[in-house]
Amino acid sequence: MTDAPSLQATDVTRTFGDVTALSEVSVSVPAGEVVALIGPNGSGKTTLLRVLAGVLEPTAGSVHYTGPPADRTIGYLPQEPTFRPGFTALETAGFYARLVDDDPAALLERVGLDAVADRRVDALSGGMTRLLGIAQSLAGDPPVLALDEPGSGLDPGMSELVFDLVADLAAPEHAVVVSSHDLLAVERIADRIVVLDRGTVVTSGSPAELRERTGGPLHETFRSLVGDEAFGAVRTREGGRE
Ligand SMILES: Nc1ncnc2c1ncn2[C@@H]1O[C@H](COP(=O)(O)OP(=O)(O)OP(=O)(O)O)[C@@H](O)[C@H]1O
Repeated sequence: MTDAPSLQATDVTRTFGDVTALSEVSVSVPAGEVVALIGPNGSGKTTLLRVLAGVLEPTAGSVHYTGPPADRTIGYLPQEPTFRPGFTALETAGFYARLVDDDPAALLERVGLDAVADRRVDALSGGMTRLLGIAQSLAGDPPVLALDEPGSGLDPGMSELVFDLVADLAAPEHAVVVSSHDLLAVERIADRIVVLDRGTVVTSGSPAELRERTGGPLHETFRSLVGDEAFGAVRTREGGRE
């Protein structure tokens, strides 16, 4: 009997008033894999990540974690991480690290922020703030990670570093679910891709499977599934930008 962590969402529906953000969505996030959520703006990626991370209750359906007990089961990077101003990056990392007996300096080093450890969080760039958010999500080494657009706002080099880190995090025993508009990064690091559109899963599969279905790169699959209009919201090989 394996003790490997995994997260399973079954028939999750989430409404906000008369808006149905998710409709009967089932997603499995097994150990050792990076599952990427892609889809146009408003397709439900953030809502699904929040439900998976346990910060938002589903209206119907369920989320189930199996795996080893942990101080912190799921690490969560919100789409727009914010921190209390007036504290340094190290103090902020320390706040989260203390809750789960982790080392704040090591957390900062992991995301490449050690050089600005003494800088106040309100003086960090947008990209650095996101990296601090990723550091916070890693505190306590949670077996499951739910990361909402970890590369957003980062320069290409830092984005590559972050997606490499995300890929490394999954190996060998972590379950990682990540949303992104960066199809190139997703194609590079995801083991499985789930395409959302208007709150439903329109397809899923490995990058190779999705590529095979349309005989081209991921952005072609995306274009054929969600249409040209939504396609403008994603970054592609052709140089468009989210
Ligand atoms: N708190 C809320 N109250 C009302 N509607 C909401 C709320 N959160 C999300 N929604 C709606 O649910 C739908 C899905 O939104 P969500 O943020 O999950 O999409 P997304 O795929 O993450 O979009 P993006 O790529 O722009 O971040 C949208 O129609 C959005 O307006």
